Amino acid sequence: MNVVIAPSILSADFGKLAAEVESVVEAGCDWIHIDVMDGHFVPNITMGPQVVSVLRSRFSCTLDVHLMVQSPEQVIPAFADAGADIITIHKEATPHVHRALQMIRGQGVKAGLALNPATELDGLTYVDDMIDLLLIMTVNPGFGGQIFIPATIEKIRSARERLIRSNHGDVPIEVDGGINASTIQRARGAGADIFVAGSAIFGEDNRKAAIDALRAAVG
Ligand SMILES: O=C(CO)[C@H](O)[C@H](O)COP(=O)(O)O
Repeated sequence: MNVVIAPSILSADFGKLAAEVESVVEAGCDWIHIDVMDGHFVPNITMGPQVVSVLRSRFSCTLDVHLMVQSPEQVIPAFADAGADIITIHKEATPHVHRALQMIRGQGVKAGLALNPATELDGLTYVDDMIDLLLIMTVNPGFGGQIFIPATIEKIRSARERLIRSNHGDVPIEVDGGINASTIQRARGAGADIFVAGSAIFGEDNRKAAIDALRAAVG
C-alpha cells in the first residue's frame, strides 16, 4: 500500500481547529486523524462526535477516528452518524471486540483495531477477518509529543508476517505516536503503511515542509 500521512489534530491549536485542518489538507496530507479520549481508558479528555461532524461538513478527506474510550460500543453509532470514514477501537477497551467491529462495519464504516504497546498480537486471533486496519500504538495512548517506543518495530514486523500468514496481508498497518522523519523510516521498513503524526506536523509552522519531510524519509 502507498504511504498514508495522517496528521493527528490532537497537536493542533484547538482555538482555530478548522484553519489548522485546512493547513494540512492544503499541504497534501492523506487523512485526518481524530483522537477521541474519555478520561477513563486514557487519562485525558479530548473531543466528541460534534468535532467529527463539523470537520465532515467542511472537508472531504478521509476522517480516521481513533476511539481511546472504554466500552466503545456505546459511542460507535454517534461517530458513524457524524461522518467518520474509519473508526478504530482498542482491543483493551472492551470484552466485546468482535461485536464492536461488527457494529462499525454494520454502519458502513471501515473498522480498525488498535493494540497498546504491551498488548500481544494474539489479540488479532478470531478477528483478523473483521478489520480494515490494524493500529499498532508506538507510544502509550493518551498524550501527544511522546517518544517512540523502539520495541514496537519488532511488533510491526511480526504483525505484518502474521497478517500475511493468515491471508490478510492486504490489511494496512497504522502506527501512532512519536512518528518523525527518523522513526517513520524504521516503521515503514518493518511493514507499516499509515503514519499518524501530531507534533512532527502541527509543531512546525510550515506544514507542507513537515509533510514532505515525512514522505521523503520513506520515498
Ligand atoms: O494517539 C495519540 C496519543 O494517544 C496521538 O495521535 C499521538 O501521540 C500523535 O502525537 P505525536 O505524533 O505527537 O506523538
